[in-house]
Amino acid sequence: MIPESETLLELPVLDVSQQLCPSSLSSLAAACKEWGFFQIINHGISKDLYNKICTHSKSIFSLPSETKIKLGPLSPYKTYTPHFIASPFFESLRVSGPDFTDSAQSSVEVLIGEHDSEFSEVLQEYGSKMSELSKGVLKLVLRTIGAGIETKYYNSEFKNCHGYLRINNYMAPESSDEEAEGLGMHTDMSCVTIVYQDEIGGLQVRSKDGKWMNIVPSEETLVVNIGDMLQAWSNEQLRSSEHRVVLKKRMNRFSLAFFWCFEDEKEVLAPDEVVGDGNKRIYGPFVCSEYLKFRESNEKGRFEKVGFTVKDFAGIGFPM
Ligand SMILES: O=C(O)CCC(=O)C(=O)O
Ligand SMILES: [Fe+2]
Repeated sequence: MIPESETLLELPVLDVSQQLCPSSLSSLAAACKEWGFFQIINHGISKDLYNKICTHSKSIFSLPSETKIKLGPLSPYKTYTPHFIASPFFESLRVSGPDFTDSAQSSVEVLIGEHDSEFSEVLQEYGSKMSELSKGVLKLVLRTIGAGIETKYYNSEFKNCHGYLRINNYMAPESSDEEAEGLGMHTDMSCVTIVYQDEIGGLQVRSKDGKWMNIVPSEETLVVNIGDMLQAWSNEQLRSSEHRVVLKKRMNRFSLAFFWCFEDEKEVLAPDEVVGDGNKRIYGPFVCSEYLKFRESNEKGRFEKVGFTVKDFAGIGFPM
């Protein structure tokens, strides 16, 4: 049984087509520190583009399981996560940048033996737009740490970031009388993640004192959440959000999560200036891919938080 959730959470909504005014910057800073979540509008992604991705993806997810498993965790491609890994209701397809066309095409070819050029084209358009959006959003988030942090560190630390898209398909729970968990509580391993959820809703964020709050879907709005890499790099001045997805009875759900990540070989270490004079350094240096392995080598670690956080991995004085 899923614990009760509060219905509403007032998160700042940033217009990313405008300059950020000081009051928006301070409400953004509070949200990044407190929740690791905020919302954006005027992001330049059209409804038409979502609809196309949605239609093509649904036809892929409707293929038989024996076909989809050709891209599964035991295949050389590993782009498809079947049901019963994250939850009985969840399956997903990964499309990686920077060549989203190539990534989409090779998956589709394995599945249906031919090209679906419209699918790869729309994914390339979505991937390129989301990459640009992620860079802009990341710069805004860095500005919340302090004046000059973005200008000083964006190029030296974040310019080799790369993105991938996870297309998430949630099957409606049929038998349970209550709501069911579609994706258990987790933190993302990214720097930032930008999520589109459909009108069904169900994305929830956990407060520091353990209460679950609904992120109510809104047509023009995308949700941004901060991932583990920024929590460690900022010495916890930014919070990696704990979130999950709750499904309503007999309601299918669809979402797109775009992860903007450090390059695998990147050594993550908060600069002294970011830690700040007199503050304790909370994380030791670690190589990004080592943390990904720590989470991924363990099936549970991929989607379950307990014992597999970045703090368990690299926190100073935390047992590994
Ligand atoms: O489906 C959603 O709304 C969120 C998905 C998510 O958190 C993830 O893919 O990491
Ligand atoms: Fe997530």
